[in-house]
Amino acid sequence: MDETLTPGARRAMDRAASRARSRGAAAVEPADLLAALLDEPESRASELVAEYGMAPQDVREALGAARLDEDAIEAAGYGLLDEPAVDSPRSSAIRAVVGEATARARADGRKASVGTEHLLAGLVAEAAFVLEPLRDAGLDLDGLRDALIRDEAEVEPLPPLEGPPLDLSDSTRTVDLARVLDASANRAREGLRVVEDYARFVLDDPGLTRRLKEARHRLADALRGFDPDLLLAARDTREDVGTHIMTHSEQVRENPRAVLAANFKRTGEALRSLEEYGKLVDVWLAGRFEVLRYDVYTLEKLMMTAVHAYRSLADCRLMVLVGGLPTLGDVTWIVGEALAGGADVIQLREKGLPDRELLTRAREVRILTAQAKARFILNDRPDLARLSGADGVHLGQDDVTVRDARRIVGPNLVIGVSTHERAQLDAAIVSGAGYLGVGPVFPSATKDFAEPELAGLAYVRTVAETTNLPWFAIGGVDATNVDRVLEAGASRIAVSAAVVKADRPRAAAAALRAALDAAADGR
Ligand SMILES: Cc1ncc(COP(=O)(O)OP(=O)(O)O)c(N)n1
Ligand SMILES: Cc1ncsc1CCOP(=O)(O)O
Ligand SMILES: [Mg+2]
Repeated sequence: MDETLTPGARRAMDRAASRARSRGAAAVEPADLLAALLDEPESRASELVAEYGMAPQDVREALGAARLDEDAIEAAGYGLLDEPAVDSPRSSAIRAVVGEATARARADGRKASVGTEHLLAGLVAEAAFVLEPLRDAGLDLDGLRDALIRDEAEVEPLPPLEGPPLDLSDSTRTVDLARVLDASANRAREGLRVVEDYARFVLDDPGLTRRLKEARHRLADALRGFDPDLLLAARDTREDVGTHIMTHSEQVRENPRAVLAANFKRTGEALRSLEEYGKLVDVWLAGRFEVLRYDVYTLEKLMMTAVHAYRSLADCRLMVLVGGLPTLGDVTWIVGEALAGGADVIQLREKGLPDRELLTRAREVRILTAQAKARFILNDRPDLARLSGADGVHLGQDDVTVRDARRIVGPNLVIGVSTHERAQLDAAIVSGAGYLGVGPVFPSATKDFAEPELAGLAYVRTVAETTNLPWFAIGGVDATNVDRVLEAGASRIAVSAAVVKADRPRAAAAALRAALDAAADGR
């Protein structure tokens, strides 16, 4: 890593790495950094958070993060200061946070090093979800955001560029450069707007829309590094030879997805152009377009995953989990009943079967679901999901990661991820999950949870406000409580006992299906 950290920021990064290691995580995550930043009450980040309504000790309580027990961590073999965090693996989210912090430090004085306030600004800009729990506990998050990340309209223009590169009176070559930059800036702005419209109006997804809007604002911020008057003066659209050249592929778009793909491509290309030609103006400024380009690639992946997931699960509402049954015949019967009652996804969840037997059952369920035009998800096992021709695989927080599962299942299978809290939700979305398990909502007869592990209806409401990726409320859902789950914002449920252990599974599935359909009709 090449960012220059102030001593306070370095200590925070080190503590974040220690926190990540002590909880057994493979990489440092934004939540580690937030807790680490606020471990030191005299840091600028802590002062800022205090200014906006929260004392550091209240923050720790709200985050559920104890003060870092440095002795315990060292005793466990994770030296705090002898293993600097800069060498620790960082998640893509934390890299984005540090990238943003670096850009902000530079914006403050270009050569200034990254301080704790910049890291906090990076978190607010790139991983605001980790601060959300603090809002309920009294933090004026919007005020803090405004203070750290000034709004597009309020951002002061960067100081005028030194030297002559964009002085139009200087030479025709600089006019040409300004024309390139102006055209690329417009392309990037327009491309981002088109993809934002897709997230907003086609996917109806608040989380993706917010991320794209933030990217658009960061683009506007970076473009202030060029003098807008110079770019405008250089614009000569009528004489632009390129405006008359239109290829067939530019004129034809097969469907909205093709519009999306083309505009992501266009945005990436325009950012590359800004970056390359920007180097002739200011290397640091060029770096900001590079960071943005990587962000856009990530967003493209998230959007395309979401589009794929919507397509494969859009109409699915009732997932029934089957498993733990004595014979293949029992599985065949219960799956048939669930499908006849209106289940449109069957998840095979077997915990103790030998692999060969599990694969046989998975193949049987694949055939039955295909006949009923329903989806088939296999729990826990990407390898057998692929071999059985399943539509997807479901992974919990302790199962293999989405990234590793994707290596096994290839590009087409949907990967679902269990989430029990907001941080897991955000991480699952960023990891490329195609759908989400949301729960446990109520105590379950199928899987044991201690009372504090229940995510409850409050979490269902949070998810409903956050994402439009397909998600299934799960855990103890049955005919007696399904209406409360639907009122909390769910439109899909995953159940086991309510169907599998019912006296009349088909009727039980049909009753749940009717409740889901009625709620969908009423929306
Ligand atoms: C739709 C759905 N949501 C959550 C789960 C639970 O997955 P996991 O946490 O991995 O637990 P097990 O099911 O493996 O015991 C699920 N299976 N499906
Ligand atoms: C696997 C799992 N994960 C969270 S709750 C649950 C069990 C769902 O079954 P039931 O509907 O019987 O509670
Ligand atoms: Mg699992």
